[in-house]
Formats: sequence, structure tokens, C-alpha cells
Amino acid sequence: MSRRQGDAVIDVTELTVRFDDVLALDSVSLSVDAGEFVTVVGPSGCGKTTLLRSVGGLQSPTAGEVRVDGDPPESAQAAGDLGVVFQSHTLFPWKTALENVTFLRELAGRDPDRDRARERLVAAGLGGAVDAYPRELSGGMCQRVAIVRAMHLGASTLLMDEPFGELDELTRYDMAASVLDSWRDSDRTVLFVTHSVPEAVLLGDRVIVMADDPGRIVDRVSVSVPRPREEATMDTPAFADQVADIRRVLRQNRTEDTHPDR
Ligand SMILES: Nc1ncnc2c1ncn2[C@@H]1O[C@H](COP(=O)(O)OP(=O)(O)OP(=O)(O)O)[C@@H](O)[C@H]1O
Repeated sequence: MSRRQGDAVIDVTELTVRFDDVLALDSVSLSVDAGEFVTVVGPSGCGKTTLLRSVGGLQSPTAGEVRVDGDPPESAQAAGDLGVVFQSHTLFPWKTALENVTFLRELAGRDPDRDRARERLVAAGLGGAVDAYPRELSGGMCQRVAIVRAMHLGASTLLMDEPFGELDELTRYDMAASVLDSWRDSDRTVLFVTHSVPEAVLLGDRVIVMADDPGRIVDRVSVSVPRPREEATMDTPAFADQVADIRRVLRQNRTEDTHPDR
């Protein structure tokens, strides 16, 4: 399907998801345009993963509706138009790193393009791990393979849930830069969940700010920091101001700490 910049690709309308007595999402509406990079921040348990899983067709709504390219998300998923990276990597244990990266393309009926897959792994610092199995790799390396796999799939929409959670700080920045490069070179739409406000501002065109109990959107911030953004961008006053503004919104909406484990 051909898209134009500005067309809504992800449309979430009054989405409510309830798990027994937990209102994980309370009437959440969100529209993401073609080519947009939207980041989602919020406290633990505010429904970020539930939102992403709903957009990925992995969680049924209690009420409301999700559309991807105008269709239920399951259609986009089946057509290989949705790439998904979760907090834990979900690699196939019986396949090597390279085979993991090419396999989703094969499943989607596309040329596996092993040469390009190998290049991507090398660029992600995994040149020595191309033929290794997940059990031979660290958690962070597996996570990087999963990110490379999602980018190699070539899906027009990418859903990423804390994809850098297991990475050390420098690798985290390197992977963020490579996701940004790959996004800039394509017309890909990205919905990206993170706990890190600086990461949300570094990556996003817009930052969706959520609060918990019940899970809901409390602010939508257009990021005014110009692109291209790189490591040094994080040292600029404009960047610091935007991060501070979002942290203020998070603090204002923080629920009273009634849970001893929080
Ligand atoms: N399958 C489930 N069954 C019951 N409760 C669930 C289920 N999935 C999520 N929840 C609850 O729904 C709420 C939102 O969870 P969710 O994982 O979406 O939050 P989150 O913002 O992604 O959290 P985190 O940042 O810690 O990953 C939480 O209270 C969680 O305990």
C-alpha cells in the first residue's frame, strides 16, 4: 500500500483494556502519521506495553478500536507490514543470529537478503556473532539481534517496547543512532516505548506522556529540538529544557505511592 507523509498509519480510538480490576488503558486515543517517529513515556504500569501490544494485534481491546493502515492490526501483521521488538528479545533459539534476522523476511515471502542482513549485524557490532546461537550470546547481544531483525524485515511500521532496556549506556546510544539512521533512510513509521525521557526526546517527533491508575495519555509534546540529533544534542539547552518539561508533566501526574513495591 502506498502512503503519503501525513497520512495516519496508526489510529487508536478510545481504546480501553481492562484486566480484572486493573484499568490498564482508559479510553486512549492516538493517531500516528506515516513517517512519524512517536515515543511513549510514563511510569511503570501505566499501560505502555498494553498500548503497543494492542497496536500490534497481540492484545484485544475491552472497548474501542485500533487500526493500522485502515485495517485491524492482525492484517498488517500477517502481511509483514508490522515489525515488533519487545523488552525481552524473543529470538528463535534453534536459529543462528543471521538466520534469526533473515527468517521473518522469509516468512513474509520476501528475499532473505543474507548479505544485507550480515552487514546490518556487523554494523550493530555483532560481526563475531553472526553464526552464533542465542544461548551463546549475552542478553544485550540478543536484544541487538532482535532490533536488527525488525529493521531487516523492512516493515513499514515498527513497534518497539523498551528495545534498549538490556543494553549498556554506550551501546544504547549506538543502537538509538542506528534506529534513527534506518528511520531517516525510509518512510517508516515508528511507535517506541521507553522509560527514559532523554531517549524519548532524542528519538521522537512527538512524545506521548502517560500516567497510571488508570493508564491514560496526559500530554502530547511536539519535540522542537532540530534534527539531525546526535550525542552532542543531549548537551544543548534546548534539549535539557524539553526533557525538564516532560519530567514536570510526569511528576504532576504521579499517583500517590500507595504501593509498597513502587
Ligand atoms: N496479562 C495481564 N494480566 C493482568 N494484568 C496485566 C496484564 N498485562 C498487564 N497487566 C497490568 O496492566 C497494567 C499495565 O501494564 P503494562 O505492562 O502495559 O504497563 P507498562 O507501562 O508497560 O509497564 P512497564 O513500564 O513496567 O513495562 C499493569 O497494572 C499490569 O500489572
